[in-house]
Amino acid sequence: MAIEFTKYHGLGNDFILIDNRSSSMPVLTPEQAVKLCDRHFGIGADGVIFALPGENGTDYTMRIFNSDGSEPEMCGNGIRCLAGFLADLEGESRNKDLYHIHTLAGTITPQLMADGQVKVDMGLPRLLAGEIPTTIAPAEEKVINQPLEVAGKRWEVTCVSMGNPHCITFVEDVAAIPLESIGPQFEHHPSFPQRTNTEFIQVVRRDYLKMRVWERGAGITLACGTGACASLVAGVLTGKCDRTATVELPGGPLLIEWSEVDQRIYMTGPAQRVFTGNITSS
Ligand SMILES: N[C@@H](CCC[C@H](N)C(=O)O)C(=O)O
Repeated sequence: MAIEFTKYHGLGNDFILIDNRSSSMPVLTPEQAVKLCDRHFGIGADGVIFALPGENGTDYTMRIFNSDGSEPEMCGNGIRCLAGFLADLEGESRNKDLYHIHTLAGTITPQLMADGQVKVDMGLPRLLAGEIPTTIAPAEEKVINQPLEVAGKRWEVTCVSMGNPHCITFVEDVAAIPLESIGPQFEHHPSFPQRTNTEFIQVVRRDYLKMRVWERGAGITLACGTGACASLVAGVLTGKCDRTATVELPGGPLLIEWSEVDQRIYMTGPAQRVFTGNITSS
């Protein structure tokens, strides 16, 4: 049996999108996803995203497997790609710009904008240690500028959940961070029982941050939407940036806003279709 897929990327964070609307179970296993994400022996991607029927009154459900086969709660770049994919699937029958998507992080609402960008209501950031989760502080406390020993060095970290866990550290120069060697040590640090995504942030201006990321389950990626949102929140909590800022990632910029009105995070960025193909064996 052949399974059709479409490859999308959001600022180089790339995904294999599968039309899974006729079943509430993903048509591929995590093991198959790992093979398809392989950049030498597969299609190559940071993850596989499934568009499933909506749950809890939503339009659709998103599920995603990282390239290591683990299942994260949310994916910011991925949900923009999903919105573009759904618009393509619906074609001329599409009658809305805004989708309510059920995810493991709750309902997330991406909106297709007239200029081709996708603006996403990413919901409320979660700040308590127990919600991240991390054992750096007691469960009911926030983790802001707390010391963490990684790779023989003391880092000051701030932790934020956007449904998935993020550990943020501010540095002088993101280019000088040896991401490949220290990224895994953050990801698997015993203080993060569900592992963590890790963002290194350089504050260029109060409204302009530079970011490099080591993603849980995917390693170095060119962009991470939830990571950019979590980093802006960390920047505000530590007094380093404004509530609206551009976050420059290796794959390009995202505009992030932490609304003073409803306290929700809004992320705006692109979603780009790359090609379509068929998986005949996996
Ligand atoms: N790249 C994504 C995040 C994907 C999930 C992450 N690797 C995790 O395990 O939490 C984004 O754009 O948010």
